Amino acid sequence: MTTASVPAVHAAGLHKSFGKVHAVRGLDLTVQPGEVVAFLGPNGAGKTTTIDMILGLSAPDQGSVSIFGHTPRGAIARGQVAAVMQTGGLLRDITVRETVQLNAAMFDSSRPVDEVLARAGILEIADRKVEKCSGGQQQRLRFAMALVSDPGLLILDEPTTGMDVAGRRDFWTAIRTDAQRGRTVIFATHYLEEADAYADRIVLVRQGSIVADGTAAQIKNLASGRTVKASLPATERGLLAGMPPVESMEYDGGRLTVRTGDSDAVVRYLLNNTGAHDVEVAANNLEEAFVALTGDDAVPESRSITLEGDLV
Ligand SMILES: Nc1ncnc2c1ncn2[C@@H]1O[C@H](COP(=O)(O)OP(=O)(O)OP(=O)(O)O)[C@@H](O)[C@H]1O
Repeated sequence: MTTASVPAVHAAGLHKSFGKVHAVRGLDLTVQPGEVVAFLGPNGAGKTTTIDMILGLSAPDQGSVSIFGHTPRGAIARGQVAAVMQTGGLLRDITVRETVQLNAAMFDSSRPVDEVLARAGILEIADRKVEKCSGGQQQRLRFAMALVSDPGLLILDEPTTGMDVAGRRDFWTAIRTDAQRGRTVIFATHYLEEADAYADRIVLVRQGSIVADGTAAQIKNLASGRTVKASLPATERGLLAGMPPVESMEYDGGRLTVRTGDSDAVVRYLLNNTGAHDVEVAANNLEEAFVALTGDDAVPESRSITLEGDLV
């Protein structure tokens, strides 16, 4: 495995357009060796386009990528980077072990095939034909193929799409166990839960740019936010103009409801500056926040500004 002290990935000023679609807009990303980084974002955010540029599968219109100090192609030729994509790359008529043996033959030096099969959790089905493997088993096989060159950097593009809950959990346990040995992992996902459970760091991408970059806990807090409720005399509604910035505010029947990423500031303002009473603070529903951050609908502009301000 590579132990270089240079960054595993250094991407600077990446831009990529497809006709009128500006898919990636000035993206900068540095990943240190040993980090497990989730690339999280809604459909069309630019995750796959960025990963393709990191892997050298497509050239940026502007900007540059280096992997362990080499060009993407140079790093691939040295066996320093490997990828697990969503589909493709498997021959149906050969066995699991034969698939990995074929892949190993492409490299000057490779890990022992059975060791790699065991690491991916598929040694017991080594003699099974690929066409008889379930979707989850086929993804583990792609994982095993990626491990054969013992790459310092592993890139996974939405590798668990279509897997059931148990399959996803098993797959990520295998990846995480492997990452603990020092491998750098970058994975693209739509799922906040996956990023939360398996990444040291989450890079949130929206419309081709990074809008937040932090630990899972930081992103989760931002995404979750808080709801503050308080009783407030109608005569004091004008005082709400001085409230710190919030995501939304409603007033109905003498009761105020505020959604905010900084509930402390809101409560402090209400208690110090108004006659608010019966104050309650509750965590927002994580799933609701997750949909707002990563769902198909456009994320409200105010939320993305909050994220940029707080984390990037
Ligand atoms: N080869 C292509 N030709 C034209 N447009 C493309 C091409 N590849 C990507 N795009 C467009 O670029 C934008 C970013 O796409 P990309 O696949 O990188 O997003 P993504 O974040 O990986 O999305 P998803 O989560 O849906 O896979 C989208 O608007 C997409 O339609």
